[in-house]
Amino acid sequence: MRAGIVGVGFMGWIHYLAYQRSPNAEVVAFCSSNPAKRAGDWTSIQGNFGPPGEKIDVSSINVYETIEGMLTDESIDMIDICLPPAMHAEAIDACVRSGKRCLCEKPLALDATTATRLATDSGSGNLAVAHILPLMPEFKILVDAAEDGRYGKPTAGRFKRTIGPPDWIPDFYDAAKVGGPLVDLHVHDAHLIRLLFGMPKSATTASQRRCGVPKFYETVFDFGNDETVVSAGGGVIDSSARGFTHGYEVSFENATIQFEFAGYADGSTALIPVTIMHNDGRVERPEFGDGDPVDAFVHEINAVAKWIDEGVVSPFLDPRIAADALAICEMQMPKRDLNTM
Ligand SMILES: NC(=O)C1=CN([C@@H]2O[C@H](COP(=O)(O)OP(=O)(O)OC[C@H]3O[C@@H](n4cnc5c(N)ncnc54)[C@H](OP(=O)(O)O)[C@@H]3O)[C@@H](O)[C@H]2O)C=CC1
Ligand SMILES: O=C1CO[C@H](CO)[C@@H](O)[C@@H]1O
Repeated sequence: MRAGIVGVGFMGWIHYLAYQRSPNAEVVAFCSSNPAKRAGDWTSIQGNFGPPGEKIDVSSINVYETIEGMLTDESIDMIDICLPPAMHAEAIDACVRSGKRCLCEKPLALDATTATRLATDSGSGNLAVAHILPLMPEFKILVDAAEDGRYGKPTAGRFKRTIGPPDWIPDFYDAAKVGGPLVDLHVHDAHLIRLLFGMPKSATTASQRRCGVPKFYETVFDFGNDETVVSAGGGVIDSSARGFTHGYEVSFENATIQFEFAGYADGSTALIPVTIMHNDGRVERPEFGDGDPVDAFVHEINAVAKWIDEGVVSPFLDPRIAADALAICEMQMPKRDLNTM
């Protein structure tokens, strides 16, 4: 698969590294509004995982200043949109109009209505959304187990995803630009919950807000039956000592799986490795390699290459599921203010 990257920022760089490592894909073009990046100097890129940006060899890559040039570039099979969320819809629409298939970073859009429109207007098999959790080994085990039934049906889940102040993301709490922690951060768990348990009927959420959007929240979902018990919490805490935490405890009929990772500002980490507690009392801890975060993106790019070759989008890349994830975020309107900031 020959890809063209739009937007050389943190995710553009991580995707670029994944293409380098994938046997099934290559970057043949990119567009950047930044002249230094167009000349191959990607050292200004900042992110919160993976290696720092480097100087890259652009001599065999078609380089553009805007997406327009890429839309008519016959050497590109698929355009990989790594722009900020508020720019996703326009870029996808441009790809669709030009008949170019595209992959879009999460969240598909800033609201579920726009996301649903994009999923519909793009037609079958032309748009995929890069939701990474189902490709991360620590989360993939849940998706695989739900699919093959190895532990029975998933019945309950508790999900957690919290960051320190995201000062590196401009306009983070602006609903028209990034959408705040629900749309930017919780959307990962919302997508996973949708894949594992289906679509909740409603949600009950307590939240603190900032700029009118939930900043820190706890939610219980209602799936319309007494068997499925799912909750999720997270958002932003005020301590910059926290880098990032995510984790879960998910029960299936015959086993419960637990995982939690935390990274702190001083570079230290804490981990509860994936632990399978079988109902018969056995404890199992599968090995998942060295935990290089770029590996999951290599799996993602391989799945995208398979889609381009075979024309079928996997459920975890499906834009309709990505739109449902945004609808799940929107269900979580606060019922009462704990602290209006
Ligand atoms: N899957 C995951 O784990 C993660 C996903 N994401 C998602 O990836 C997407 C991109 O985020 P991220 O890479 O962190 O963002 P960055 O700000 O690092 O990169 C976005 C890039 O878009 C380009 N751009 C073009 N126009 C603008 C504009 N007006 N304002 C800002 N940037 C512009 C810039 O590239 P250039 O200079 O080349 O023009 C910029 O570097 C988001 O949707 C985010 O939610 C983010 C982090 C992790
Ligand atoms: O997973 C992630 C880590 O946190 C970032 C800031 O909220 C998100 O943008 C990103 O998707």
